[in-house]
Parts: sequence; C-alpha cells; structure tokens
Amino acid sequence: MTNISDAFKNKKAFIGFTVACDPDFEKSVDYVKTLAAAGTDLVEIGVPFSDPIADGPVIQEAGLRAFKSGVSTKRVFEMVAKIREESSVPLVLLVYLNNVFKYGYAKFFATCQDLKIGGVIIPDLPVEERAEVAVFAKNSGCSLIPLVAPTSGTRIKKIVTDADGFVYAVSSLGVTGARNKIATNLQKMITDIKQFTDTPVAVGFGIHSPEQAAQISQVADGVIVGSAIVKIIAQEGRHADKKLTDYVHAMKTALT
Ligand SMILES: O=P(O)(O)OC[C@@H](O)[C@@H](O)c1c[nH]c2ccccc12
Repeated sequence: MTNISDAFKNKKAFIGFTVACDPDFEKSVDYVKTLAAAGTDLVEIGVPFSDPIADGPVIQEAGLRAFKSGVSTKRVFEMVAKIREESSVPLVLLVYLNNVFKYGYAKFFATCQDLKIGGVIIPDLPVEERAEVAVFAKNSGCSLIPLVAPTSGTRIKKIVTDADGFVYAVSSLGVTGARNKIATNLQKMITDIKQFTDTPVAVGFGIHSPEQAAQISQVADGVIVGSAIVKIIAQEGRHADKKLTDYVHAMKTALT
C-alpha cells in the first residue's frame, strides 16, 4: 500500500507539479520539500522527455532547463532519494512511456517501490496497452494513475475500473497550461467517473487561481496545478521558495 490515500483523507487534495531538475538538481529537491512543507498534499514530479506531446510551452521550457542541468530518469530517482531523506510526502511521477521502457519496466517499478513513490502517470499509455505495464506496477504496490479526458466518453468505464491511487480528470482538450475558462462540464465528467470507481478524482489542466480551485473542489476530490507552479520557478530561478510557499498557502486556503 502507498500513501497516496493520505493526500485525500478528510480534505480536498492540493496536488502540485514540478519538473525534475528545474532549474537544477539541488534546487529542484528543495522545491519539492518547500511545496510539501507549505501544505501540498501530493507532489507530482515530471520526468522530462524529448517529445512531450501533452506538455504546453511553460512545461516544455522547464524540460529544456532540466536537460541543460543534466536530467535523466536515473537522476530523477536520485532526487527522490534525497527528498526521502527528509520527507514522506506522497509522490507520483509523471513520465512518458519511452522513459519507463528504456529504464526497464521491472527496474523502474522496483525503484519506485524502494523510494515509496506511490504512483505513476504515463500520459501516452493508451488503456489498450496498459496491461503490459500494469503487472509491474501492481507487483511493486505502485498505482498506475489513469487519465480521463473530456473526449473519453464511453471508454471511461474501461479506463477507471480497477483504478487505485486517484483518477486524473483532464479538464480541457489540448496541452497543459493555465486557462482562464474551463469549458468542460466537470460535474458531469466526475459523476460519470464515479459510477465505476470509488477512487478519488482530481482535476488538472488549466487551474491556477484560488477561485478556480474553490469552485472545482465543489465537485472534485482534489485539484492539480502544474504550469502556474512551474512559471513561478521560471521567473524566480533559484529563489522561488517564498513565492511557492505563498502560492500553496493561497490555494490551500481556497480548498478548505
Ligand atoms: O500545467 P497545468 O495546466 O496546471 O496542468 C497540470 C499538468 O501540468 C501536469 O499534471 C502535467 C505535466 N505534464 C503532463 C502531461 C500530461 C498530463 C498531465 C501533465
């Protein structure tokens, strides 16, 4: 069992995303710890990839900074080992399939287990090909977090049946990044998902303001914020700790 469920226990979860090794290895370790200390219930760490089809410009640029500072899947695991010296915050990795494949499925998930990484999100893993990865995830007690998109429709049942950890409800079509308006009927989407699973549902894509977080948490079990956090790091470089802390406090306040 992992500790992902702690993030949703008796509260709406605030899930924060950061790109591993942005702006560099050490500061990225600090930022995960800072996000956790400020009250982030679960931290999603992005493993940079050369062809990140679902990443918007803000996250793509963070990936480039991370590559410059020498990121690799192995380095990401070294980062998590450092974080784990001080923090037991629930963690999930956002990783494209090629990186998992290259590392080796068995070795990848065994390392996740060692480092108490509770879940993995693989945005380019179609549900039809899930099984070949799912066995390894299951053996290591790591949740394979499913993504439901506004276009999932009748496939929702297949996508979320047997889900554990949480379900990632993608609020909008397109790539990651702050949006001022979310056009999807989230209430309906979440009701559809909950017909088939008791696993908590968190909404991500385009969320940045406390107002949005407050509104979405009326219907969801948690919110996921990526680009707004990565943007603070882009602007502040190695000095983002205070701004990150203030931002998390504002979002947490909106969720309670
Ligand atoms: O950046 P946003 O719009 O706040 O959305 C979260 C998102 O960044 C994070 O979960 C994520 C980063 N890369 C992804 C690829 C696919 C799905 C999700 C992601």
